[in-house]
Amino acid sequence: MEAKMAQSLQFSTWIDSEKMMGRKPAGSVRFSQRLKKQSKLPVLVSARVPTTTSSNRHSKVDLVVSCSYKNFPGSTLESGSPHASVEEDLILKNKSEEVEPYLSGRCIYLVGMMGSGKTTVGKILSQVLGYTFFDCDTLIEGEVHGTSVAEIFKLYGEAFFRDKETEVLQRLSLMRRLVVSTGGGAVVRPINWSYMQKGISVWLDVPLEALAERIAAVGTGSRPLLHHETGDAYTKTYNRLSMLFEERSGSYANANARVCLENIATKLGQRDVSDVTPTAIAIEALEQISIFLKGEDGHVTF
Ligand SMILES: Nc1ncnc2c1ncn2[C@@H]1O[C@H](COP(=O)(O)OP(=O)(O)OP(=O)(O)O)[C@@H](O)[C@H]1O
Ligand SMILES: O=C(O)C1=C[C@@H](O)[C@@H](O)[C@H](O)C1
Repeated sequence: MEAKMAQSLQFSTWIDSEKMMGRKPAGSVRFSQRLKKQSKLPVLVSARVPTTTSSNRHSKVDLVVSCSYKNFPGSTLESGSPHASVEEDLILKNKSEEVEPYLSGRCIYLVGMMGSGKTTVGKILSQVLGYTFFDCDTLIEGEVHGTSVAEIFKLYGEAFFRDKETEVLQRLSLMRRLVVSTGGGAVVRPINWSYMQKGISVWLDVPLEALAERIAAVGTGSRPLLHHETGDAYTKTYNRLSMLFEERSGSYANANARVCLENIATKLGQRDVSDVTPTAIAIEALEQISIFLKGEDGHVTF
């Protein structure tokens, strides 16, 4: 009887793109025209090699290889989000190297409605900028002995949660080189802006339909402000989000930079904002930050 074992390998290497282009084996890696111009491509190769111990030494061995850019954030994407292309990863890396020196260590505060991707995009930005990522909701949960946001609302009420949120933002404002995912409602208290103004604030502006789809897909369990509507998951989420957005849109617009998903989709020729990858959003965030920095200090050139 055959005994099967699987051996996992992982190593980083350089691929010679010219040699790769020449061959067309089944399952070959395809490169875009832009990448074909680069002679060497840094990649992380992960392979799972099932090894078969049998008397037949020539039996077929399956090899599954996946490649992603070394130190690039593709592997940190949350499930459910569309994945970035290698080309997008390269653009992100170049853009971050261009913008990072002009940030002078200032923190980036991501603001936006719940589900707008502050955590997903924030992790990508922090990784590519070499910044530390913090999620305000998670910090508040830690302050209240690991109690979830939903439980904090239930046990102590929203005002208690909002006070904790302000305390957390005040503490973060004393630090440098952070990307902060703020809570969806952090923008309503003017005092919170006084802390966020120490850094650069970026509004992730996502159409309500896309937000409702994302949230309905994972459920509203962790989002207490969405608990009280009736109807199917999408409709009740959409209705409540619409009310909250009406109250808050003016506050989100206070941010230094706005990242509009509809604009990105138009730029990229995508019909549906759901096809815009978190990496493309991170690139646009850096672009909008650079526009803000240029406006702030007229002579900055990139
Ligand atoms: N660009 C995207 N396309 C599709 N889905 C996405 C995208 N960005 C994030 N998501 C998904 O949407 C959901 C919410 O994302 P995320 O947690 O990053 O948002 P958030 O703004 O931090 O939310 P909250 O403020 O409620 O914590 C997650 O399930 C995530 O995988
Ligand atoms: O939009 C909001 O008011 C909230 C968003 C979440 O991030 C949490 O901060 C909390 O559920 C409240």
